[in-house]
Amino acid sequence: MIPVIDISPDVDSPAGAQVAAAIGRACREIGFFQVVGHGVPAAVIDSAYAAVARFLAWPTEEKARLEHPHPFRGWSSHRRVGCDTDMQRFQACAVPSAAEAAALGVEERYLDYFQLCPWPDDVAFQEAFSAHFAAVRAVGRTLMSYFAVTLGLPSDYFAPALRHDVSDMAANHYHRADPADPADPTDPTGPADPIAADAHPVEAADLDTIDIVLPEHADSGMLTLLHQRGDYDGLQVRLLDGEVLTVPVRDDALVVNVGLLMSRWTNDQFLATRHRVAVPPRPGMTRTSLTTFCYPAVDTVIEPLATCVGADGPHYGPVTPYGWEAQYLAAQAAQYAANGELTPRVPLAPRQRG
Ligand SMILES: O=C(O)CCC(=O)C(=O)O
Ligand SMILES: [Fe+2]
Repeated sequence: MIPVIDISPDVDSPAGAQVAAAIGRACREIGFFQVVGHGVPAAVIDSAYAAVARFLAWPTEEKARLEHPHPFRGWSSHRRVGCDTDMQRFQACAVPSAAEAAALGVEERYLDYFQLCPWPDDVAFQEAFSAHFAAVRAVGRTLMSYFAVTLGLPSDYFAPALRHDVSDMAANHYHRADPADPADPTDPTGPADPIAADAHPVEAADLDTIDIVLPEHADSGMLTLLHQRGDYDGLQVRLLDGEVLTVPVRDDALVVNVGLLMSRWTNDQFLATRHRVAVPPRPGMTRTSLTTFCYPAVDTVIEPLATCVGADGPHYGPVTPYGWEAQYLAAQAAQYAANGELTPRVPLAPRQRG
């Protein structure tokens, strides 16, 4: 079972200490949990879903104007070979341009991290998306204070690193085509990914993952907070013993998972558990997730915390989000290419950094 934890107590209260202990157990044993009592108003969440639905209904050519060479920015559409389910994604960063980063005092040598985020020409979309993003990032900061406590640190330990966070937010939308429905906007035989289809014939796909639309992966950042809605429970978590758990949809909850940067920071005490999204069980079904990937400031030096290093020493050297992004993207692109898993319309082409 994925635990459900009420985070409404103050982190520095006696009840908060119990919450920190429960979060610590979940991070060390599963790497996934759900939080309730998070304080994000339902109206903020509803407005973000409404804005995303409005945007998804745009003609493909209009959305395609928001494609971006960076895989974590703008709009993209993916379909795995042999799979009748599409995934569309729109993603933006908390610091949306190099100019804004410079204004925050980010050093010149890090500015190429900040690629311009293309936004739909819909002010209400940007407002609703950004309001949800800001509210969930605040929950992320609260969770980091619980993380600090369970790691034996003062609750505000991570606060300086979170002041100019470079978190991302993605809206992910999964839709299974319904060939029997003439009004279905998806053509399952359409040319969404002709290049990848040539490069990775369906026989190359891992049969175990044929019903998976988003392949198994660990997230890159510190922690991910996800709200999910839809016709089916699509998010699946791969435990270390191989067992797969489904994360039930709960409208009052945010799903939380540990990312690889936090796993490094805790010297592998916290598990960056792999997860994936299943194809809807029936044609015509959809699912949407609003997913916030929390990162610290771009120049934060992340190395195993002294409280987490045991007799075997640190498992990792220092890394910044700046250097880490290129490493993560290269590894992910290699995984997807080797397995013929994801068929990105925009090539995954990380910039090389020294
Ligand atoms: O949409 C989901 O439920 C999961 C998305 C996800 O794992 C990701 O975007 O990293
Ligand atoms: Fe993920």
